[in-house]
Amino acid sequence: MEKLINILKFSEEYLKKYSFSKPRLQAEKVVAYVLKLDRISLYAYFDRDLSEDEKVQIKNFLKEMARNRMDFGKVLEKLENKNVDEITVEKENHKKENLQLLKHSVEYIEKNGIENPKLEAEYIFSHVLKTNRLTLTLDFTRKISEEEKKLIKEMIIKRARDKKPLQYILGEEEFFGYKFKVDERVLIPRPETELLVEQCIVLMSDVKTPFILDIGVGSGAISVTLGKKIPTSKVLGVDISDGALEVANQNKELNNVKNVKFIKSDVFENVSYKEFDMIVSNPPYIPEKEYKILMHEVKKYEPKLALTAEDEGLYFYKLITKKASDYLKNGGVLAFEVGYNQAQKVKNMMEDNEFENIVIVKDYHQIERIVIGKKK
Ligand SMILES: C[S@@+](CC[C@H](N)C(=O)[O-])C[C@H]1O[C@@H](n2cnc3c(N)ncnc32)[C@H](O)[C@@H]1O
Repeated sequence: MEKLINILKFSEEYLKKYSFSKPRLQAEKVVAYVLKLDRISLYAYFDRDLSEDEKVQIKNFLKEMARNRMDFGKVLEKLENKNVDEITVEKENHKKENLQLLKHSVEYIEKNGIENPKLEAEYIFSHVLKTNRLTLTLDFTRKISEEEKKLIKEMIIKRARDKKPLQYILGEEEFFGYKFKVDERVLIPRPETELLVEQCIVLMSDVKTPFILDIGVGSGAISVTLGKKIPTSKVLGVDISDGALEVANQNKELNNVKNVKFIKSDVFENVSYKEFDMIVSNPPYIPEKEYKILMHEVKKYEPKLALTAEDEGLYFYKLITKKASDYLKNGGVLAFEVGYNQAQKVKNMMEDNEFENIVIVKDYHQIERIVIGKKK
């Protein structure tokens, strides 16, 4: 895989070698043309990986320029069999048509009662067109193919009419700046959980080679992020769901982490190591009676196994708190994400089970969300 920035440099050098005037500008035009982007918006994509096919197209275009001693505009006219004026008019027409398509999509989403319809439509368009949401309309000067239109339409309908969460439609979510694949086998990682991970990173900053256990990995968001952010750590992630473990392993690959391992286990059942520096968990914590009144799109699409717990949502906290000491070193950390109104109860459980220095951290909505304690 080659990054866009490197291909751009290569193109500029190539054109310099053949004594083209303004080689940088011409290189930008070639790369933007092949990638169907606006030249100005190239700067938002410097990190983008180019496919083999895109690289070949760029190189062929450059060769054509060099062979004929023609600048970008002339080669484009030759390739498209149109003059510059015709190409400009065509681009303007594409832009008008695409803006119209976006407007109709926003209206359709809005009509179906989804919040932030413009943002949601922009995410879908930029995903399908492989552009950055912020430069989407700049890149509208290209034709949206029939195939792309069909895909956009299907996604807009799934979001607006079927109320499917956007993350499941796009198949991805960002967590702590990393990309995670998500589908209906795993919970969509939430921003609150980033707070939990932040705390874990700080707590492990003094430990040379932290051994960490993550219970209930789901997409692998916590494990993979800790593995990335603490490269000296060894992270073991467990989940009872085969589907979740598959997704977590995909995310391990996607984010290229080597110090994370996932195994199937009902909580501690298959965990044999007993010297962890930290146990972290965002377990299912929604009481059954609250589940019934959750938003339709959560109940319909997110896995119930990831959401609900018996004992008024406290089942996993009780179980983990009771057994955690057997799996932690002395002074080891137990860190939980908890549901609404559960923090004090979890704190009490930890106090009753050999934990001290218990701290509760609030989330962005001032809800007590994280409970952390140390094994005595
Ligand atoms: C709330 S989700 C958390 C997912 C992920 N850690 C996150 O924060 O986005 C809870 C996870 O616990 C898993 N789980 C449920 N029961 C379990 C059990 N008995 N043992 C291990 N994992 C379990 C579910 O499959 C789900 O993936």
